[in-house]
Amino acid sequence: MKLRIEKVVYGGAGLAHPVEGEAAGRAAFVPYTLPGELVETSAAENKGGVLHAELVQIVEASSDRVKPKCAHFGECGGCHYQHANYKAQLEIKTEILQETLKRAGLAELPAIEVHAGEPWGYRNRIRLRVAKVDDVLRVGYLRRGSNDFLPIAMCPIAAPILWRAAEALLKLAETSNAARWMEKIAEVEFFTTQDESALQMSLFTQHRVTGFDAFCERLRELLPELVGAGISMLRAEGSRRTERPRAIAAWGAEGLSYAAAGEKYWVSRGGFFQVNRFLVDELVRIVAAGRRGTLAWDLYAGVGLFSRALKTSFDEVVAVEAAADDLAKTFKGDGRRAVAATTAEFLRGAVVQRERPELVVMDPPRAGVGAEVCALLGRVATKEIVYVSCDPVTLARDLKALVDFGYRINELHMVDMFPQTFHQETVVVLGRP
Ligand SMILES: C[S@@+](CC[C@H](N)C(=O)[O-])C[C@H]1O[C@@H](n2cnc3c(N)ncnc32)[C@H](O)[C@@H]1O
Repeated sequence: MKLRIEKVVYGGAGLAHPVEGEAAGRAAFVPYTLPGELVETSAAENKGGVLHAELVQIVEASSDRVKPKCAHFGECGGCHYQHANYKAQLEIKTEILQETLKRAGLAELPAIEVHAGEPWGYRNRIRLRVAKVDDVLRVGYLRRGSNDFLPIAMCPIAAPILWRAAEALLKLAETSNAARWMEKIAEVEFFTTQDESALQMSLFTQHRVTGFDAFCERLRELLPELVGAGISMLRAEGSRRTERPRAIAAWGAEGLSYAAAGEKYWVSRGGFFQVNRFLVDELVRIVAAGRRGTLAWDLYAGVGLFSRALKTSFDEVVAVEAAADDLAKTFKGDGRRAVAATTAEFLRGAVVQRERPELVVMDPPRAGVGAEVCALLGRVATKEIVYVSCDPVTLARDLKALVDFGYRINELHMVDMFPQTFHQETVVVLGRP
């Protein structure tokens, strides 16, 4: 099938409408294509009324097309845009954001400000599968669109130390006296600081482990930045995703002290921290700079990334987090309150108490904040909301609800926390007219 690509949609594929044959007029999606390109594709597969085709040949290439940097691009499920130059990636994401908001019924939007950093080597965390291929232990990701193991030899979006760590782990496993259980590791996660000076490792297995301390000491000889490691039982298939994996052994420090935005954050092993080591400071600046007052709420606070920055200019900051172990240890003292609760639980109470902050910051997971939280924020009627989102679709749904409750969109920022992938971070500033 020959197709002219009209635009790229959220998820990373190009969209086209075949002009002839049975498929004429239907929407067809083709990964790894760019706007304006004429491409030859495989026969399209019909999934739920939508056509999905694979790129076979580029007949007319976009001037934005570049050679992908990674040897695994196309096979690996992690990256979607390495075939586009970085400027084009930013344009695609900005257009997707604009269109998603408009489609949700949001009109008269302000111009989108774009914030970008280094497009390579930016990830401070990677999680790899571990498996034997031809009797050799390898690390890898999932093959695109499947659950199959794809062994990899590089990951250029990861901070260099993370890949060096993966190689050191495999090297240790190769030595004749390496721990037997090492061969049965299913997954490994590495997390590093902004400057790559310290590293944490989390291993996941379904088997018994002995001699973990000695193993980690030997790994540290190859990898001096390693400050701590843990090993947990991998969740059994079918168990609830919310269950935390059970720790079975640990060595060294329990977390990392991560320097960002002029502060130091304690991130325990496996805990959440923003993944782009080059853009955290910019994100904090967009959210907190120039805002001041008596009371601010930081909802979905994590380790308190925004709470700490807000504390420099607000008399009181309330940080609300469902998994608040790290936050409770570090966000305390005069004018700082860490609340271990879901955002909805906290807001229900605050509405009854008639609490009214001047600023609400909220940075929910991909699912967004949802209808109840929007309705409660409608009742709180705060002067300003800063909404940080990693999913434009749920963001658009929530923004429409907030606008219907009387808020107005004053600023839109696209912060490219995930270059080479279709993922995008948005910061929206809302106010009341
Ligand atoms: C995207 S992270 C943001 C963390 C933080 N703002 C930061 O930048 O580091 C979302 C956080 O929301 C927390 N969370 C998830 N569901 C929640 C809920 N219903 N109420 C409160 N916090 C929740 C998660 O534990 C996670 O720490």
